[in-house]
Amino acid sequence: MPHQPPSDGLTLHDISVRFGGLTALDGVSLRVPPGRTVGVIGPNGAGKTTLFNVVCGFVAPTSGQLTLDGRPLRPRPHQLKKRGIARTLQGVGLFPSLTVLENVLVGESDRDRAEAALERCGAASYRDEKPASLPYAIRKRVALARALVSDPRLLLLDEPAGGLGVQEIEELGELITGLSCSVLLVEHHMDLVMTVCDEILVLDFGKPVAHGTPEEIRTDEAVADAYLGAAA
Ligand SMILES: Nc1ncnc2c1ncn2[C@@H]1O[C@H](COP(=O)(O)OP(=O)(O)OP(=O)(O)O)[C@@H](O)[C@H]1O
Repeated sequence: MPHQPPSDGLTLHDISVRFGGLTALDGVSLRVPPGRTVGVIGPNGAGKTTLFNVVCGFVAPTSGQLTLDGRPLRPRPHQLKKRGIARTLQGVGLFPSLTVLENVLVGESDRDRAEAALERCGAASYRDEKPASLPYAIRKRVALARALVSDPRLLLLDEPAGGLGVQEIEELGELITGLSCSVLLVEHHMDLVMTVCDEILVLDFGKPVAHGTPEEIRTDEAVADAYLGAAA
């Protein structure tokens, strides 16, 4: 947006989170520049959701710093939009009594922008429908439109491929690839991660065990042994 300062994306510097005696994140550093998509993968319990929750302000890091566009980020969950952060939830999280358009208009009063976001996500023709009457894949598109309507600097996608078929995941991948904001993606669906991510961070028991391009991650023996091999 024209009035916003130049953006250099999200930076996590040496973030650790401890819950009592359990270390959920252990020295995680990461940069998500504008227009880039960074995936976070790892086995169950690796710390992916905790990482998201740190960026959203649901969990305070025990140590380390976050910045967004060069400014310290100490997010409060209700101030995310103000800081240019949007997220989608696992599942869809739409309001059942509101129409598709009304769902996108929650927290965004500009109707033209809401319609444009629906258009961009391929869901404009469902604007007057209630979510319950729509296929799951369309509801996911609406949820994405709701996240994109505020034109975020940073979009957090939490398992966006969950419940989608092969074709729908491909279309989702095209949508993600076309985004101009920073995207942080947590996803178990490896094809999507490998297709849309510029970089991937692999966590295991909260520790970064690998960080690189999809090709580097695909050929990393430690990752293959610990995760990809196990998932194959
Ligand atoms: N609020 C909390 N209190 C205590 N322990 C927690 C809390 N949140 C997460 N944990 C623990 O932190 C570790 C990391 O959990 P997290 O949910 O971040 O992993 P994940 O990679 O997202 O797993 P999954 O793929 O199953 O969603 C786990 O051992 C989990 O039990």
